Formats: sequence, structure tokens, C-alpha cells
Amino acid sequence: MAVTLEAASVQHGLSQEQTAAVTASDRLLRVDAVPGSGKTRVLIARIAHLIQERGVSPRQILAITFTRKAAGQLQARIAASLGERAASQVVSGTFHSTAASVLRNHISLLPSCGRNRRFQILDQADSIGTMTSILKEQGRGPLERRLSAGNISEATFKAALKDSNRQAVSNGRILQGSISSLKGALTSHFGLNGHQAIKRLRDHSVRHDNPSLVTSMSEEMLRHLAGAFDAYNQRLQGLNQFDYDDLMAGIVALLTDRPELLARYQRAYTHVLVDEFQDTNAAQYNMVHQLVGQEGNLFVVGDPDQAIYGWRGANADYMQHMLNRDFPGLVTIRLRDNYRSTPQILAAASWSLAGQDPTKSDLLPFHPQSSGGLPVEVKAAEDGKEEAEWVVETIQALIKDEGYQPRDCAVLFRRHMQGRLFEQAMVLAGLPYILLGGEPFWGRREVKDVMAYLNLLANLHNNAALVRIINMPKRALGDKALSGLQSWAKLQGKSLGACLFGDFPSTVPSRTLLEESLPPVVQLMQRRSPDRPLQERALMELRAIAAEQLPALPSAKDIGLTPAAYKAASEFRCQMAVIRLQAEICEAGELIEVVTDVIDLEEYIKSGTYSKQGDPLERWDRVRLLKTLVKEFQGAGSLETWEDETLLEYTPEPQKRLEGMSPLQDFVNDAALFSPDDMAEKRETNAVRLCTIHASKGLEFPVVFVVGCEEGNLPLLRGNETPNDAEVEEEIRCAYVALTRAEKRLYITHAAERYVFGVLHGQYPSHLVELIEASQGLC
Ligand SMILES: Nc1ncnc2c1ncn2[C@@H]1O[C@H](COP(=O)(O)OP(=O)(O)OP(=O)(O)O)[C@@H](O)[C@H]1O
Repeated sequence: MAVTLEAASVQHGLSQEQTAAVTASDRLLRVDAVPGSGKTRVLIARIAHLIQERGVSPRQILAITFTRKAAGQLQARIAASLGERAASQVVSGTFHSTAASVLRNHISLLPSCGRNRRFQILDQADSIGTMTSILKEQGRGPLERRLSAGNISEATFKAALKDSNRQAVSNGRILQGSISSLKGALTSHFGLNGHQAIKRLRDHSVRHDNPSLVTSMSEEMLRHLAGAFDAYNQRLQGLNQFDYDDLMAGIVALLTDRPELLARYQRAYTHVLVDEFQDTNAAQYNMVHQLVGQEGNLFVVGDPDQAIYGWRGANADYMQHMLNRDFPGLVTIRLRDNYRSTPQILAAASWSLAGQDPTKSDLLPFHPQSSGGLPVEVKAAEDGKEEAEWVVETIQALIKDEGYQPRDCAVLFRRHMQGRLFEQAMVLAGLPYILLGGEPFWGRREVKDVMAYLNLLANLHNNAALVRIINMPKRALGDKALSGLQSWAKLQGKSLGACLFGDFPSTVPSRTLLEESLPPVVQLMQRRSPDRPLQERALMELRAIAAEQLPALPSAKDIGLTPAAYKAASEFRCQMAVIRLQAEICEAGELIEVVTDVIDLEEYIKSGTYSKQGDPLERWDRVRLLKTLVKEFQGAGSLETWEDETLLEYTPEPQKRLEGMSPLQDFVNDAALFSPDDMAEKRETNAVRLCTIHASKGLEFPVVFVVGCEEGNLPLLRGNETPNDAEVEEEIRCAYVALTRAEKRLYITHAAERYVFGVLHGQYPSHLVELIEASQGLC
């Protein structure tokens, strides 16, 4: 088929070098591109080109992006250029969402993972939470035994328990991180216990002379890790849950163990395109390698100089070297034109990356596409406070004198905690701002709490969700009551959810019966009547039905509760039962309203009882935004694209929605796949962006302040450890990412002293400052 270069470049506004990448006829292509060279534009134009010029069916295209947000943008831009129909047929998603879809369809072919197709997905915070609660339980058991044997007093027990819980919180994060690294380093960990997993990795490290996590640990630490690995995996398996590492290991194992399935996927998705390829880890690379196979088409885009996720297992080596090894004939196209920044900004960025005059290094040069521009400005401040004030004053001057808007400006810092001083300065100056990337929408406490209710409704055995909300809002079910309840559940050999709620609501009337028997109440609840007294009456009536249907609770003494806690537990059961009755009859979006109504969350948040920190109105706004997201999700539907006809023989019941999966379960699973980099904040707000460098990746701003450019801070030195070369290089790349976000104006600031964890430290300018000044001809 004739390839119309001009048509492609005109339609997508492509340059000559971009057009060459978009229209290249090679089967295996790697686009190695500098920042601001239009990688996203090229990827989208390539998809359009494949469909329009090469006659590839949109259904044969699998596009993998780094975040859900990027996948959404990709869909929107394909829709704009090729129409909604084509856009909806192209399969796009992140590595995790793609893996989850494949696993859900074919999980029965991977019995070693011990899950069924209704598995739930734990996001990173919940994975850490699970590890922490295991450690808390492990710490509590021996203490309880000593207390009941009369070896320690109640007061000693309480103090020791507090201590043990505190340790569990810090160790939970560390251990989950180690388990994640261990899983990430193995091709598949399913069917292995902790000792076997460690041994396998150790043998591999020795054989390949490649130091890894396990080679640097003492025997005692390894024993500890092996035990935690087993307890954590057993817990997840028992609850039919996967963490992110399991998803990737699962798909790799599935495609490896089932060549016939792999062959079908290879035939179904003949064109695989991957964005931000420099950030892939072992399992992700493996997945791409398998899917493309010997005959598939591969198009990867990335920039090894922007690889900043080594700390979570990513390795630019896959892009730079492994592709050559595994895909003979791979063709590399380089994009060097930068459309974003002034020549001065690009000079600053390339000097800091090269560590010297870049013309004397082997760094590939930028080709700036703009001319003019002002030199990069460096500000030396006395301390952190003065630095923040100077940034705010400069932004105010840029707005007043040069017509910039607050939204044009971004303040980028290496560490999240640096944002606080800037927030304060912005508040004092009355300058609107939003904090990006610090605490992502999905990590917000109120969002997590409401999601925990939904998670529990989707799976009443989900202990992490139950523990999270049993005392939210406060209902006299604190730590002590919870531990009493958990001991009771343990004695029963069931999950706490099963003990509290029994089989409810399978024992209650079906939806139809409910609607028939209680039409006024149900209709009222469904319409979400604004009439408060009427709603309260409806709730009371539902409560009465729920109370009737719930299995009886043993006496307070039998379940280890005080009378007050027993009353609270009974009330909690009733509230959950009311919500679960409603879950039978309303959409997932409405269910959030039911949850918030039944627990009266609006009042709880707005009264300030929920939290003394943060703005209660903003918290409530986020809960409302969550409702919108659920409603949007209901309109979307993401799994069916994978249920391609050629694959149906592997799905016993080819339905739009998988058997047994309610819309609610679909939603809670999908929500777990949002990465911390996916921000649901309103992007159009006219406010200054305060942002960690990691969260700024892929973004661009007319005016950028890169702050805190001091030795040990940017590049960052963690603790007192001596960093290895790879860590130092990654930190330099981090600074490079920050500098290359700027379009027109770039400011670098550093302070002579600043508080770090409450202690005032003298600071030295980062060596990058000198390089940046040299790049501007100032030295
Ligand atoms: N051919 C072009 N002509 C004019 N502007 C372009 C062209 N290609 C890209 N741009 C613009 O250049 C800017 C950078 O593009 P984009 O954000 O896609 O770059 P990128 O390669 O993904 O950058 P980074 O890796 O730094 O995130 C955008 O504002 C984009 O609209």
C-alpha cells in the first residue's frame, strides 16, 4: 500500500524526522527521542498511519502506556483523528491493566497462582497495609498469650502492643518493598515458598555474577524475609487477591506455560506499541517480548536519559541493549528536534546531564526548534523560607509584568516535603496553587475510606477494607474492640466479615422481591430524595429489614467486647446491611451516595471531626469527584475489548461482563489500577503547580522553578549511605527531567541553610548549579 508521507505529516503536524518514524516500514522499531521531541504525537500518528495507510485493523493494535491518564489521552487523540469507533477498538492500557484483563479471562489456565477470575487487585498502599496488619497480628499473639498466662500486667501489655504496632508500620513498608523486589526479579514466584524464591534468586545472582537484593542481606534478614513472603502471599491467595507484582508475574507465567494461548494473542495483536519504554522492568519487558514473538510488529518510544524509576525495578537497559539482543533487525530512529524549550534551557539541561560541556561528551545533541529566549536565572537564597518567598514574588511579577497566568508556572522539587514552604508562601501571598503528585487522588484518606466501603461490599472477606472502616466514622470500635473481634473470628476459622455479616445478603429477599415488597421505600432511596425526614424514614425501614435478616451476634462476652463496643458493632452491622441491601438495587455510582448517606460522611467531614488537617470542603469535594468517576466508569467498560472472538474458546462464558463480577467489583478493581501518577485533580484550574519532579514527568510549563538545588538534595542522597553509580546517575537524570519541563523561562534556586526533618542544616549549592551557570556563559 502506498505510504503518503505528506498526508501523515500534514494531518498530524509532523516534522520530517517525526514523519520518518511514523511511516517507517520496518517491523521492529525503536524511537529514541530527546525530551520535548513529540513522542506522544509520534505514537498516535503511528497508530493512525497503521490503520489508514497500512490497513491494519484497530482491533489488532495494542498500545501500552505508562499511566492510565496517558492511555486515556491516547484514546481521546485517536478518537479525534480517526473517530470514536476506531479509538474504542484499539486496545490501550497500562501494563498492569493489560495483564489484569488477560489474567481475568484465562486464570483457570494458571492453577499455580491459586486465584479465581473474581480476583481483587491491591494497589501499592493496600499491599503495604496487608503486610503491616500481618506484622501487627504476629506481634499481638505472643503478647496476648503472656497476658492471659498472667506473665505481664494489662499496662505492660498495652505499652508493648503500642510499640509492636509502631514497629509493624515501619517494617510493613520495608518488607513489602523487599517482597516486591524479590517477585520482580523472578520470572514467576507462583508455587514457590519464601526460601525457594530466595534460593532461586541467589543462584541466579551467583551464576550471572549480578548482585541482587538477596546477596546483600544477612542470613537472619533472609529468614525474616522468607517468613514474611509466605505469610503475605498466603494472605493474598486466601483472599483471592493479586498485588501489582503478581499481575505481571501472572501474565508472564501464563504466556510462558501456555504456548497455544500466547500464539492466539500474538495473532490477535499483531502490532504492539509501547510508550516510555525506558521505564519497563523485567516482567514488563518479558511480556512485550512474548507478545511480539518472532513475527509481531513492535514500535517502542522512549528516552533512556529520562529513566527515573530504577528504584522500583525499571531498567533502561531493556530499551538500550536487550531489544537489540532479542529482536534482531531492530531499527532505531532518533528524534533530536526539541519543540518545547529555548536554546538556553536546553543548554542548561544538556550540560547538567553530561556533567561538562556536552560537545565534549558522547551525549546526542538537541536541535532546538525555537530561537531567542532569556538566560536561565539562578537565585541563591539565605534559607528555605526566603527561597519560597522569592519564587512567589517572581511569579507575581511574571503575572503582573509579562502576562503569564498562575497555571503557566510550576515549582518542581525533589522531595515531597519541600512543597510545604511553598504552599505556605503561596497562601500568604494569596496566589492560587495546586499540589500535584504529592498525595495522589487515589491515595487521599477520604477516597481510600470510601473505596474501602466499596471494596468490602464487593468482597466481605476483605479484611484490610473492613479494618479500615470499622471505626470510620468513629463508633467505639477502636483497636481493642477490633482485636477482640479478630480473635473471635480466628476461633471461628472464618474471616471477620463472614463472622459479622454471615451470608447476608444472599439470605435476604432478591432485588425483585425487595422492590415488590417495599416499593415506596426503595423508589425513594433510588431517587435519592432531597427530603431529609422522608429519607430518614426510608433508612429506618430498611434498617429494620436488615436487622431482621442478619444472623444473630453471640453475646458481648463471647466476642470479647465491652457493652458499648457491642452496641457499636451491632449498629455497624446494621449500617452495612442497609448499604448491602441498597447495593442489590442500585448502580455503583449511586452506591457511593448510599454509603455516604448511611454513615453521614458529609457532616462528619465538614464538621472537622474526620480530620483536623486539610480543608474539610476539599475533602468532601474529592468524595463527590469519586462519585463522578464511578459514573464515568460505568459508561466506559474496559474488559470486553480483550474478549476477542479468536480467544473465546478460552473463556467459558463469553459475556460482556465476566460471570460473577458485579459492576461494583469491576470498578473497585479498575480503581486499584490507577497509578499514583494518575491525577484526577481538575487540570484546567488557573493555579501554580507545586509538583515533585517524578510527578512532572511528561508535563510541560512555560515557566519552571527547579528549587532546592543543593548537594544531597538535588541530586538526592538518601540517608548516610554512599550511593552507587547507578543511583547517582538516576539522580542526575531526575534533574534533567525537571529542567526539560520548561518552555520559556527557567529558574534555579538554592538555599544556604534549610530545615531537614526539623534540624537546621548548612547547605552547599549542587554541582549542577555551576554547570548550569557555565552553560549560560556566566562563568
Ligand atoms: N512537529 C511539531 N511541531 C510543532 N510542535 C510540536 C511538534 N511535535 C511536538 N510538538 C510540541 O512539542 C511539545 C513536546 O511534545 P511532547 O510533550 O509530545 O514531547 P515528548 O517527547 O513526549 O517530551 P517528554 O519526553 O519531555 O515528555 C508539545 O507542546 C508538542 O505539542
